[in-house]
Amino acid sequence: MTGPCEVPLLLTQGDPGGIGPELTLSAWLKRNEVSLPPFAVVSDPDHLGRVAQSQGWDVPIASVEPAEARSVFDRALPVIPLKAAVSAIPGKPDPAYAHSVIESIETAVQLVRDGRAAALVTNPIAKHVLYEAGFRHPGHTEFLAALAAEPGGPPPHPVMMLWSEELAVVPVTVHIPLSSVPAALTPELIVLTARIVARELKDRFGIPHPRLALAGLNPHAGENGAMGSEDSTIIAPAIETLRAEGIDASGPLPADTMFHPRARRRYDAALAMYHDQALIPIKTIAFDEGVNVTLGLPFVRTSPDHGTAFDIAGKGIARPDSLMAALRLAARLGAGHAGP
Ligand SMILES: NC(=O)C1=CN([C@@H]2O[C@H](COP(=O)(O)OP(=O)(O)OC[C@H]3O[C@@H](n4cnc5c(N)ncnc54)[C@H](O)[C@@H]3O)[C@@H](O)[C@H]2O)C=CC1
Ligand SMILES: NCC(=O)COP(=O)(O)O
Repeated sequence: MTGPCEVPLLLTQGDPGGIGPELTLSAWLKRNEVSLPPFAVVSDPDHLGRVAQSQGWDVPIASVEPAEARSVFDRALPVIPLKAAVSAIPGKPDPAYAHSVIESIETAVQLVRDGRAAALVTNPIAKHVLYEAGFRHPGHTEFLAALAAEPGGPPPHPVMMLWSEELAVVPVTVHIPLSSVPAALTPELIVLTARIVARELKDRFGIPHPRLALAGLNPHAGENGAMGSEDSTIIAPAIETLRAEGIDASGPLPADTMFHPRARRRYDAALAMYHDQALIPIKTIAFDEGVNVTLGLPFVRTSPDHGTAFDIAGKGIARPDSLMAALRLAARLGAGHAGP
């Protein structure tokens, strides 16, 4: 009988000029100290070697096939090599490397889908750099959904959840301008999102009866319509539908009073109506431990909660805690995956 995670976790390269390379090296150096699950990274081994050297870190690097990664992990950082060489300069975003960012994600997804890796952990990408190179997805979340589509079929609806031991939050609308949020919010979108969250909290996180708290959109959840109508015309009907389906959904709650410690004990996940309504509380409470998880995919994907941090890349001060939390959560959610 095989145990959990018989195949490695796969880490993507992320933006090679951001903090992803040094976080990867740093996580490997701490693997024993904090008992990290075995992982391999899809990247350019020479680029990682140069970053390690620039930091004065002793990290042996081994180019491997996915099947070799677990046995190599104790003595070297296993790297599944990219086709093209990467010579990005830390702190310097460069669209010339967009193809390597995309190749790393595509390769890692394929390996996970083939059962040759247990789960996907993505290093941060800079969206604007990829857009300059013609990338047409808002971010990983939507790109991964497109990669998860069956041939000729529609992509699954991906749901972004930011998770920590203290708080889990889901933005119902994600990377759109604030001015577009009211038009994008519909009862159907809220219901679809909440169903996926309830199902995955149960199936993947082992919460038998998940409690969802839905935020209002407007101040004081609309103050009976005096401060906006979306709370009563869009969010409240969605909550009624969810309750009729047996989902434990409460709200619309005034967003300003639903994130303090006592309020957080009343739910397992908060559904927020837009990006910052969700991400400000979790990044305030748990910036170093927060993990971004994509729900609704046929495979497990986690990521650190932060971005590429070009301002500190190459300085050796980036904290690997959120990446390490993402590796641990991926192992937990992908446990039992025993390979092909
Ligand atoms: N999952 C992903 O791929 C994500 C990518 N991004 C991308 O990152 C780029 C930069 O975004 P920002 O808003 O500046 O956010 P950011 O998270 O990269 O940086 C915000 C601040 O936090 C600091 N910081 C971030 N991670 C840190 C770490 N591990 N240790 C110590 N300090 C850290 C940075 O130095 C900066 O001062 C954007 O292009 C965005 O698209 C942002 C969030 C997630
Ligand atoms: N603000 C969260 C974020 O940008 C993560 O996006 P994604 O790349 O995971 O879709």
